[in-house]
Amino acid sequence: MTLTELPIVDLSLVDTDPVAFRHALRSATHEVGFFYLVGHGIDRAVRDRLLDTARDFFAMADTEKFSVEMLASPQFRGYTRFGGEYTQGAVDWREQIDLGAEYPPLDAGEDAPAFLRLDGPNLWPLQLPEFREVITDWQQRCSALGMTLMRQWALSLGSPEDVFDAAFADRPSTLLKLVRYPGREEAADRQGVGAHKDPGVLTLLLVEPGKGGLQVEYDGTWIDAPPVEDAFVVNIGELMEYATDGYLKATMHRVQSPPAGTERLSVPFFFNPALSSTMPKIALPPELAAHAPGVTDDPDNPISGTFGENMLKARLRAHPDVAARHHADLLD
Ligand SMILES: O=C(O)CCC(=O)C(=O)O
Ligand SMILES: [Fe+2]
Repeated sequence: MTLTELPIVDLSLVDTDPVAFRHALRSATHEVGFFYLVGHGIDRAVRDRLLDTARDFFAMADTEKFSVEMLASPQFRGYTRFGGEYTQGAVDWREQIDLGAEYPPLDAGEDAPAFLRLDGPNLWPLQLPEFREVITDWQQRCSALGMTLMRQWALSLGSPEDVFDAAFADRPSTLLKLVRYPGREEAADRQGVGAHKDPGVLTLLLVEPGKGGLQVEYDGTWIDAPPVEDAFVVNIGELMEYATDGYLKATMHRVQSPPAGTERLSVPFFFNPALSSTMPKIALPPELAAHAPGVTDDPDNPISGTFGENMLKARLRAHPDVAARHHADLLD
């Protein structure tokens, strides 16, 4: 099959034609692993407030951004300056702030798994009085949307609607990034963020209107995935592939830097279960199981069913300076 653009899935169909909706959702994530989600009910004013907040953050002086720098956070929260982040060993050309769910650390004693170190506080830029409220509001909206999609996937795969609920019920590990990709000369290396699969379950990506650069791998080629008005770009991560024995696909994607003199903002929201939860393995009906190839076996990147293990591994790789400062004991 050739594909020139990502499929579009309309969430408003859930109420009017749920069978058609679930079919569209399942086939988009079985075939491609990526789709545009429209009909999600989050209006433009809310979206624009978030993008304005992102612009305000990146417009702050470097010294102000450095006051919330991730290097100060063992939990990998906060601001990463250009050149601080790596994908597949190569440097990404973007600046960003990571804001996660905030829970008090669990006191699990001496045998606590290392991934519990990811629990803890964000670094909030206090210079922007509305920042925290705007971000928290977006996190809540995206979490609700994420849970709706998880239940629809469950049904579409022949499972009870609540099969994923327990993993997300207590301390779900949501993570939101505000990201800015600066423009670069055509001749320069174009890695905004290098090719990767998302390590978790589900990603809801908002891209600044009109800004291209996202590319999604399909059948060995890169497909451009420019933003569609009023749509999220949605993709599944490695844990959803794991849960479905490969029936749903975690797909490689990357962002190419925008042209010189421009910039591109995006806000990926990663919807993930509790750190210590294990994603349930779905018992697929035979007609679907026949098309489940098994989980992609990459010896450099083994998938664990426990979310926290995947997440910690991904964080240590992406942020070697934070890893070296706070987690040297975990590095080999
Ligand atoms: O900025 C984007 O459009 C995508 C970013 C992305 O894939 C990621 O942060 O995992
Ligand atoms: Fe990604």
